[in-house]
Amino acid sequence: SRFRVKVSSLCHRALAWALRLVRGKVCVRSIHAFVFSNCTHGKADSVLETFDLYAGTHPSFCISPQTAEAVDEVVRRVRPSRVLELGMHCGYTSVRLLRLLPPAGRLITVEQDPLTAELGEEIILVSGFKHTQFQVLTSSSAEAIQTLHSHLEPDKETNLLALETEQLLSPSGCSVLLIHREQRAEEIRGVLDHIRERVDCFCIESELQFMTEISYRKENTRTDK
Ligand SMILES: C[S@@+](CC[C@H](N)C(=O)[O-])C[C@H]1O[C@@H](n2cnc3c(N)ncnc32)[C@H](O)[C@@H]1O
Repeated sequence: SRFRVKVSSLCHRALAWALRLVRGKVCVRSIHAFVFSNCTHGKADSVLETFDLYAGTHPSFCISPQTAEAVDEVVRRVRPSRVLELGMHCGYTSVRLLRLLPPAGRLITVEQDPLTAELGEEIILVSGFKHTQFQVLTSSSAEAIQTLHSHLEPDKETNLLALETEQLLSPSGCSVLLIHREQRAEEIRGVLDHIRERVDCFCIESELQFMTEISYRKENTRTDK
């Protein structure tokens, strides 16, 4: 009977794993609880390591190590002082970004699910960042973009194009990272097809499996690559 219990628990775990994989859904509460209780408070690197530890046993969670490294590489190269993140989830990428910003840098991160926004914000604070360095907006990206700048028509556009319409993409140049999951590949392809037609101002700098780096420049300074 001990054998039966073991087999049934194994089946249970296999089922939970398969479900997570199929649904791509991650329980925000359990990530938050794990990170909160296992990291060293005040240390961003420890928070990231704890996230990575969790990701090791929860394959559908969070961006891959390759994508994480690619994000770091872009931030180190572009050296932004202001970053807008659309879709914060538990704050993993927010913490990655914040630790690379200059002291006066600022992150605005948007999350539409109120519980996720609350828990993600707590993780950013636990990492040692202050509200002077970041702001969490609990709303949809479309609504957030409207509040970041005046009047955006409620719309059918992608967030990227809405950012352009709202003149939130700096005409002298800025970088956009599209980080996505497999399930959204179709949607991303549509956005990229559009981007490819806009050679006057958009340029795809690099494409990884789950991340695309796009640069934007409106002024007549773009030299074709
Ligand atoms: C794949 S996760 C983002 C991962 C996160 N950037 C990270 O690296 O840890 C997507 C998140 O975006 C949020 N989200 C999805 N659609 C949104 C929208 N239209 N506006 C704001 N947040 C959205 C979801 O609630 C979810 O928490």
